Amino acid sequence: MTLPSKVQIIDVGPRDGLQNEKQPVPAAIKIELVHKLQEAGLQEIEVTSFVSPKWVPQMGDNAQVMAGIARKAGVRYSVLTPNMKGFEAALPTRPDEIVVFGSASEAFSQKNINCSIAESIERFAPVVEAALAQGMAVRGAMSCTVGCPYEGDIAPEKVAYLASLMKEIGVQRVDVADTIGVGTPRKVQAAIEATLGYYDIAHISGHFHDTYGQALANTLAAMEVGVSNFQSSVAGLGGCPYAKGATGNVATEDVVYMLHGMDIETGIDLDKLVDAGQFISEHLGRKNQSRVAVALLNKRAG
Ligand SMILES: CC(C)(COP(=O)([O-])OP(=O)([O-])OC[C@H]1O[C@@H](n2cnc3c(N)ncnc32)[C@H](O)[C@@H]1OP(=O)([O-])[O-])[C@@H](O)C(=O)NCCC(=O)NCCSC(=O)C[C@@](C)(O)CC(=O)[O-]
Repeated sequence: MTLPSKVQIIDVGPRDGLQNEKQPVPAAIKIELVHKLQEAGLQEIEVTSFVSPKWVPQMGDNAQVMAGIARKAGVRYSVLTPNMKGFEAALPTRPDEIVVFGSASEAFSQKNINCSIAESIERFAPVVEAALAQGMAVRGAMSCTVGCPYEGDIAPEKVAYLASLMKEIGVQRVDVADTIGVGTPRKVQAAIEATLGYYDIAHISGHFHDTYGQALANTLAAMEVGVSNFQSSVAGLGGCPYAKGATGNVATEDVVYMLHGMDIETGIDLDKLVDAGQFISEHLGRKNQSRVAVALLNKRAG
């Protein structure tokens, strides 16, 4: 088993993490969180989404948040854009990368973005074309690649089908997402292997929610098949508004601790990352969901 010597992490906390919060989170707090993440060494941050504020009110301050960030050289700032309306709103905010987000499950596609998989691809195609013409990078999030809250188990063939559609419209890299955290290592590997029919391993990332406590095991399993790019959420923030009961992404702190313990480089300063997670947890008045952060904070407190 050869594991990667270096792993790239995209922190999706400001977007995937905060989109589900019931209480309004001020733009200034979101901006401060992004600043703390970049200070901790994150080179990729998913900042916000340009979706309908009627569907996801928490992301209604998208342009304000993007405008408030003091950008750090070398950091890639990404935003979600489900359609041309979202892309046009995002364009003046100069994201480095846009993310179109589809689903391997028909039912989840309907609930999340109000259209079928085929219709979603029709909506994404002009977004991808416009983004590439602007010199932006394009990522495709593939939800429910292992299980769906409405359809149950998802077969790898459905993942392969979605990956083929993403490839056809020019999406450069894709996320294999376990949206509701039901995946176990072999199932996650099967979803990645299905994607490999269309994308090179360097262009596939793992996005694991930790609902069933499997996300670190799934991260390791994904590394075993060659994945070296992961999405995680500082302090384990989050969940998806259209995947009831799903908890947050695996905590970035937990992933970084595991990787550093295996001598795998991330470029991230774990202490600063813990401070970022504690900052947002305290703001939300919530216990930090990262086991590693809690352990390190207890150790600090002596
Ligand atoms: C996709 C839509 C917009 C379709 O929504 P729709 O209602 O089908 O769209 P529509 O084109 O019929 O337009 C309806 C209204 O929405 C407006 N509208 C239309 N588009 C936009 C836009 N981009 N920005 C702002 N407003 C928009 C549009 O202008 C119109 O306004 P009205 O005339 O009623 O005042 C809607 O379903 C939506 O916003 N859904 C939210 C999806 C979402 O954000 N989900 C969470 C993120 S995905 C996720 O978390 C999973 C992921 C990525 O993390 C990976 C994983 O773990 O699986």
